[in-house]
Amino acid sequence: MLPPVVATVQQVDEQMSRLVAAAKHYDPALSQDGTACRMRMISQAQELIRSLTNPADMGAVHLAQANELVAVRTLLHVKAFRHIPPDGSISLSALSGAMDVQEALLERLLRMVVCTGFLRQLQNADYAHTKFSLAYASIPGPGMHFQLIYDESFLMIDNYHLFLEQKGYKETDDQRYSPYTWKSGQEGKMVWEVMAQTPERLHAFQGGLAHLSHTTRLTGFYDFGKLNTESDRPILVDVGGGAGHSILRILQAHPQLQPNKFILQELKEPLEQARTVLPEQVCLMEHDFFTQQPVKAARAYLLRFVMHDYSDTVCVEILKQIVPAMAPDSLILISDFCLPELVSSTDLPAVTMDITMLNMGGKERSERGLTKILSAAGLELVKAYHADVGFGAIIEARLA
Ligand SMILES: C[S@@+](CC[C@H](N)C(=O)[O-])C[C@H]1O[C@@H](n2cnc3c(N)ncnc32)[C@H](O)[C@@H]1O
Repeated sequence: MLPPVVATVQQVDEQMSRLVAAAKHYDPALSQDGTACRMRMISQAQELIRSLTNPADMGAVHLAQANELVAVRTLLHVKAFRHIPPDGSISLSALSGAMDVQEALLERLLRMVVCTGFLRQLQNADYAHTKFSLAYASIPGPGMHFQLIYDESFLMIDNYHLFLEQKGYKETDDQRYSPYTWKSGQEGKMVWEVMAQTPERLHAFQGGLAHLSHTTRLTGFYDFGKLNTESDRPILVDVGGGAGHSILRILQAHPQLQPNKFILQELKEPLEQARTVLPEQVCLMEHDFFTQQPVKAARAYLLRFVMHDYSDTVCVEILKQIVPAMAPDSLILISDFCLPELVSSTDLPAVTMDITMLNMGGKERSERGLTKILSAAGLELVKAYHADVGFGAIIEARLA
């Protein structure tokens, strides 16, 4: 039976009781930032909001969400949040003057974000930060992450239905023919190539990726210490390892592991940045992961946020380049989001990332999805390790 259009008093009562019960376990100091108990409370509060929302209002709810995005993106572009004092307030005319944006236009954009609770308006009509707008004023920060997803994904996939109508209703197998390259009018090129045509976009994209990588757990739930090797056998090759932050985090969490047994493999440009990040004993190696893996018999090959960039077919190609280099006890470690079979509101960040990747021909996978690509490459999933706090997973695989 369908639930009533608007919640009954009894339902509201029950949901309030569940919310109060969740609040009893709320402790922001619990396990780092209390992610689990916060998520439980948010989820209960959202259930209450949903039950009180009339389906007739849903269109307005969705449009408000979309329009908030437009307003935030525009305000980021004119650096509005950076012109609001961190611990004071500013009048409309002062803010308008500081940015050379027409007052009437600015007021309309600010209204939108005040109504959603992103920004505050005081009794005297001045504007002041909330914790959200203040965070968006900092660089790097979540505002850059939002900007990246908005520019490089949302704007490219907003008419996805038309793309599918033309191309057929199936996942994209080749990023050169993805919604991203289609919308850019540059089908046949790699996504990175298209992005690199506008250096500011590439810069924002890299900044956003760094935010994603930094805020997703890597250590603390997987024992990298067990990968230690005798003699000079390589411990870990970070394939497509970016600027080297993953290796740095592993070395910091496991000081017994020797940096000279770590290898960062990347394309030329990110490698140059890595030298400023990593201890000099770490080996930096230029390597294209579509070619044969040159480091033989490493204890582990790490692929962090690499598999999620590509379709199943391409992932299998990348994995197959590593397989011939592996020793019988070598491991492949895939560090991506790992979606559960049954999703709930707590999986929203990972599922949002999946739609972002869909746009570029990539994919977030479940254990089932990862097992599929691993076995097609001659590998088998040993175990999936999940971060106990926040997001992060490591999927351990070996030769089948
Ligand atoms: C999503 S980023 C992940 C970076 C890093 N592993 C992390 O977690 O921050 C993907 C990385 O793959 C690198 N990459 C792309 N194509 C590559 C290729 N053909 N060979 C090697 N690296 C590549 C990019 O330079 C980029 O740093």
